[in-house]
Amino acid sequence: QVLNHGLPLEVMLAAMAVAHDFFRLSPEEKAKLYSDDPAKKMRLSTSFNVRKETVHNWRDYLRLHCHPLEQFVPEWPANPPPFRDVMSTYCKEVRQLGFRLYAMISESLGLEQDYIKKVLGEQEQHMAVNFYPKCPSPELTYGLPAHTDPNALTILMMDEQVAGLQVLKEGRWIAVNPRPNALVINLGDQLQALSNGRYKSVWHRAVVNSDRPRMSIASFLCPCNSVKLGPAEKLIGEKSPAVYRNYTYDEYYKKFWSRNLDQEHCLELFRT
Ligand SMILES: O=C(O)CCC(=O)C(=O)O
Ligand SMILES: [Fe+2]
Repeated sequence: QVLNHGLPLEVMLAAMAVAHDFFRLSPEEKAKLYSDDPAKKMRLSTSFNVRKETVHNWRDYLRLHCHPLEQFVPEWPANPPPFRDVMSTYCKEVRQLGFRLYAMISESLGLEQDYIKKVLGEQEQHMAVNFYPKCPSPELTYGLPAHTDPNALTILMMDEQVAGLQVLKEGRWIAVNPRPNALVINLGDQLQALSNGRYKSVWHRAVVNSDRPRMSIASFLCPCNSVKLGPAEKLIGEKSPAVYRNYTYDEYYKKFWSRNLDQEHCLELFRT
């Protein structure tokens, strides 16, 4: 959870407000956007991957592609009317924050400051606006079961009022208590691979509760589909052999969506 991240507070509050307005639309209006096809670039869906899973999760989510904005915004929901403008502004800010973090993470690994940004190529950016309604039996399900994010870096804005995110630390699930104006930064599978395992892609999950609905807005920075991924050359040596093989994000992403969320770490399938 980070503070002083440089994202303007009014941009964050506006995004959260318009997300709430979106999920308050009538079921008929929302049904027009429903799809369970992961290949669709704009869709409202439910659970995680309803085509694959046998146990469903207590979540509705709006998934959007966000880069380049000019290409995707015209497909975004036209209602509520401020949705496109507000979310576009939020996406641009998040992208810049992501690039600032890449520079710091690169440096921390002893790599050139622009290494990560360059090596991931012209990056896609996706967004999941997650809405977890009140759940009558929260002990029977999750909002999202344990998973690691398949992309490079995730910037998560949480509901300030309602907790629900948990992260796995030393074998125990720790609840994240949302701090006002903070953002959660999750390193994804691609940074674990790029750092040859020095950074870990964190296991996390969302629980639901019977008192109050919860919202979270996850922004995913994703490598360009065609670039070569895997450990940075500079981090491979005699004493630290490559832990993962090279692959493309296209290959990785297909594998990720072909499985259930809470199986073994998808990256395990890409070990050398
Ligand atoms: O709702 C949350 O706090 C977690 C969301 C999440 O992990 C995701 O969308 O990948
Ligand atoms: Fe996640």
